[in-house]
Amino acid sequence: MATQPSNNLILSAVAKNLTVDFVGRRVLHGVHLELHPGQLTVIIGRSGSGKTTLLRTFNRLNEHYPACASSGTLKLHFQDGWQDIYQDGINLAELRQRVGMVFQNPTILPFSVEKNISLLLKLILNLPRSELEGRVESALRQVHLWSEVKNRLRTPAAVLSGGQQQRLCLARTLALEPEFLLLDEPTANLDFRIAQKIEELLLELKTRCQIVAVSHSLNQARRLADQLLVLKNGSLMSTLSPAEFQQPERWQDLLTEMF
Ligand SMILES: Nc1ncnc2c1ncn2[C@@H]1O[C@H](COP(=O)(O)OP(=O)(O)OP(=O)(O)O)[C@@H](O)[C@H]1O
Repeated sequence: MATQPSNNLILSAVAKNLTVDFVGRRVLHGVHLELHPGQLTVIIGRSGSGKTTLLRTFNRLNEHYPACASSGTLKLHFQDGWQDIYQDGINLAELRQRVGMVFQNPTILPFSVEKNISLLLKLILNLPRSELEGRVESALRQVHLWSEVKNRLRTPAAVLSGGQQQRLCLARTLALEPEFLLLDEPTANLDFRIAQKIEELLLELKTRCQIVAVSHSLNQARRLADQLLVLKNGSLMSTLSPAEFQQPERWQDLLTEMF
């Protein structure tokens, strides 16, 4: 799946002129951006500004919707080299395994807690039965869910609470060991204590996979981001480093511009 490696080794993703239309209406306007290895990027902006749409460009999920048209280029640096993910002939199933996504609303499968994770490990990674149990436990421990579900692994996942389902979805994605991780409001359904633990997990994970997260919490964005992308009406208004967005006056300007 890899193309020729780029000379630019300090980047892990480069987007040029990314544009997305839904039913003839432009919702993302020519976005240019760069991601850097080991840096967690957070996208912020008003509701409807195009945050989720931008996130979905990284695994070409917008095209899943009817009457969606995307253009521009997006090159991602995978372990085996650079890949222009909008070129023809890309294997989308493989792309979406390497670029994992956790959605704003939990998308559990109609199976048990355990099978929500093990099924994909079997189907996608072709893991033998002997490895499944350990992988399931490890993924559930990472997201601090193991102690809550270890005695009901065979229970339908649908009976878990919203916050537990959210962590199960994250565990399922992490179990597949993605190289890029897209998170849409990763802590929206979680109580403060668990949200804090998930934030700690993300800070640890960012050295192992490239994370891009959407957040509605400006405080969370300030805590997590190594790079902040500010969207307004589908355009990338600012790309800020911590040195910029941690300054109180710059932050105030930003809030005024955004809202
Ligand atoms: N599948 C789709 N079909 C048609 N329009 C869509 C689709 N997905 C998004 N849009 C439109 O694109 C625009 C941006 O939506 P998007 O979900 O990316 O915004 P957002 O910033 O993530 O919003 P929120 O913060 O409310 O989740 C909206 O006007 C939305 O109605």
